Amino acid sequence: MNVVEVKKDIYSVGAVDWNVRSFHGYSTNSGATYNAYLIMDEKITLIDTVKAPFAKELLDRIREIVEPEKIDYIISNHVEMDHSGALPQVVKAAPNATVITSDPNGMKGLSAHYGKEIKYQTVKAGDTLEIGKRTLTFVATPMLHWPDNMVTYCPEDKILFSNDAFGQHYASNMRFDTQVNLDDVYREAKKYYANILMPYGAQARKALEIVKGLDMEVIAPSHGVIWTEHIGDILEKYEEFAGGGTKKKACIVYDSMWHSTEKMAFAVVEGFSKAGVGAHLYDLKDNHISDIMTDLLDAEYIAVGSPTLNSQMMPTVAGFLCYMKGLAPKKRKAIAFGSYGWGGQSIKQVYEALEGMGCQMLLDPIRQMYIPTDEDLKQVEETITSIIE
Ligand SMILES: Cc1cc2nc3c(=O)[nH]c(=O)nc-3n(C[C@H](O)[C@H](O)[C@H](O)COP(=O)(O)O)c2cc1C
Repeated sequence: MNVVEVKKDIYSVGAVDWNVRSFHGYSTNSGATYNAYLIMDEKITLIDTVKAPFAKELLDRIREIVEPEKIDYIISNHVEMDHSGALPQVVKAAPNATVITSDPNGMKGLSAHYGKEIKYQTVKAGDTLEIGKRTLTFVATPMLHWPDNMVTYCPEDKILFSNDAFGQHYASNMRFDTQVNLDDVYREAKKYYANILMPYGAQARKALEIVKGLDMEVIAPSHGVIWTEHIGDILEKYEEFAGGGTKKKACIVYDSMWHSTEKMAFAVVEGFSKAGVGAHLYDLKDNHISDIMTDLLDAEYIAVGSPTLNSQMMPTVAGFLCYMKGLAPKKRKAIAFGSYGWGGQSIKQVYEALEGMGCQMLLDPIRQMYIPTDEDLKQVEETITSIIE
């Protein structure tokens, strides 16, 4: 990533992680960036750092502008290591710097990660920091997505350093929304929301109200591209994501050892098709759970199928349901199905897992002993079509 001037005397100095394909288990097929911003004012201020392995890159980029030892403040908007991992190395290179973090959770988090010896200063919502021509204001965004989260606003430049909010795991040598394929970026922004922020819709809606009240020419997130000309569009998308509304579409998710449950999954898709409802089929052997959740973010229906394996559902299905439960999508209409040999416990387990996360179960579990005949499959198809309103 080149050093790029975002606004006069404000530079993007972060790093591109082109090859990362798993970000704590979330599949990052488009890579990622860890954005950090340097403000050259009377008090030189760095906003966030990068993942630890990119510390040298960050410091080298800072050196293109100023010697790191001249940095006065390092603002840590979020404790998580993709933004703070380089902190120990940056603090070493900038021994006079004070690390600004939220009170109390930023302080708790940073000191647990990096010790208490660093020079910290805590801030609360609404606190300001004079750095010369600019006065930075801190806006608390707790649980978006950790308790410590905050964002930093600079009214003089009308720039919001939004940390994880409005970010996307999207590697690019271009820094601005005007320079990239926006469809790709919006897809990654949706994936980011679905997999990181979905459980915190209420907090996201509250934060959006505050953010919308700010006069903004630039939103500079800590991942992906910087929003300039499409601020209205990304805010609108976030309203949609956080609103929790669904579209008439279905996600059919399954695993299968010998294809019987798979045949049922295809019949479920046909049932939705005949009812005029779009459906996507996801074999858990071939699809990543983080991609499925992106589709499920705004899907009205979910159907989950598993054969019985040693009295259990398939581990892949259990993994998906565990992940889905954590992300807590609200009020999906759900169906459980699967093939079995003798006990058939898996289908009830899937049903109970979906019901347990608040799904509206549309049907009793659809159970198939061993291999479904054409007649059985037709029956599944017709049953699905008949229950779609
Ligand atoms: C290793 C193994 C263990 C199984 N354990 C059970 C079981 O505990 N209870 C049961 O009802 N069926 C059990 N079955 C039977 C399968 O559930 C049955 O073959 C089913 O039709 C497989 O569906 P699939 O083709 O979608 O994989 C087992 C099958 C295998 C291969």
